[in-house]
Amino acid sequence: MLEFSGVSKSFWTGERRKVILDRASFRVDIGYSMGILAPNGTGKTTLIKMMCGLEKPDEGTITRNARISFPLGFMGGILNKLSAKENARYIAQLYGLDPDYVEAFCRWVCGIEEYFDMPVGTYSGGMKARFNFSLLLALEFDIYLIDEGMPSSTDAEFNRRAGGILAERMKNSTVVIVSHQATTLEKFARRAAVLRDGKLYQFDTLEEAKQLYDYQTQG
Ligand SMILES: Nc1ncnc2c1ncn2[C@@H]1O[C@H](COP(=O)(O)OP(=O)(O)OP(=O)(O)O)[C@@H](O)[C@H]1O
Repeated sequence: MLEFSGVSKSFWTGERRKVILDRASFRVDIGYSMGILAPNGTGKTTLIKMMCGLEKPDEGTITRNARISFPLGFMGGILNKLSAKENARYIAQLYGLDPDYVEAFCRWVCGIEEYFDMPVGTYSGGMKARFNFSLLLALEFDIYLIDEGMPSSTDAEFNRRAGGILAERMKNSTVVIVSHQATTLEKFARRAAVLRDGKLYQFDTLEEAKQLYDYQTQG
């Protein structure tokens, strides 16, 4: 379970306070994947970062009774001067996993061939995204965080392979995905929420969330 209680977050821009969350309370239950809809620039990435602890709230509490992933696409833990192999083995150790398994899994999933043994700094954006996604899949989490704005791969073969593994994982785990469009959420989540005026409005169906979202963005 992941729970926000009375959480506020804002940024000072030098001219005004940009409010992301205003005493927001909500829960993500294990087994109930959730899609969060919000227009661009309103705080989707900040919200995802708060869920995994990369960003701190100004006030309120965030309770994490589950293994929560780093956001898909977050490259913060990956060192550019090390190869994918070295990064994978190092991160496996941090998570208490078998480095041989994590290395072999990532090597197979990301399919970047000899680049797997070269420094990550030499990779294209798409190759980095593939390595990041493979690492996320190699580690076991209860809740996977996906930010649609993060770099992604356009490689069809990789997307099919990684997407298949993610779909398998999702049978026993939970996904929280943030997006500015409902169609992105459809294949991941049935429950949905809308981030609006610093509050998160939760709905049992994506259809209901869409109605509020369309009203907010078009009306
Ligand atoms: N450290 C910061 N200092 C000041 N403002 C910030 C900071 N981080 C984010 N912001 C601002 O907060 C707002 C929300 O940012 P965030 O990246 O969370 O939005 P988003 O919904 O993910 O955006 P996009 O859809 O464009 O990726 C933006 O206006 C952004 O400029």
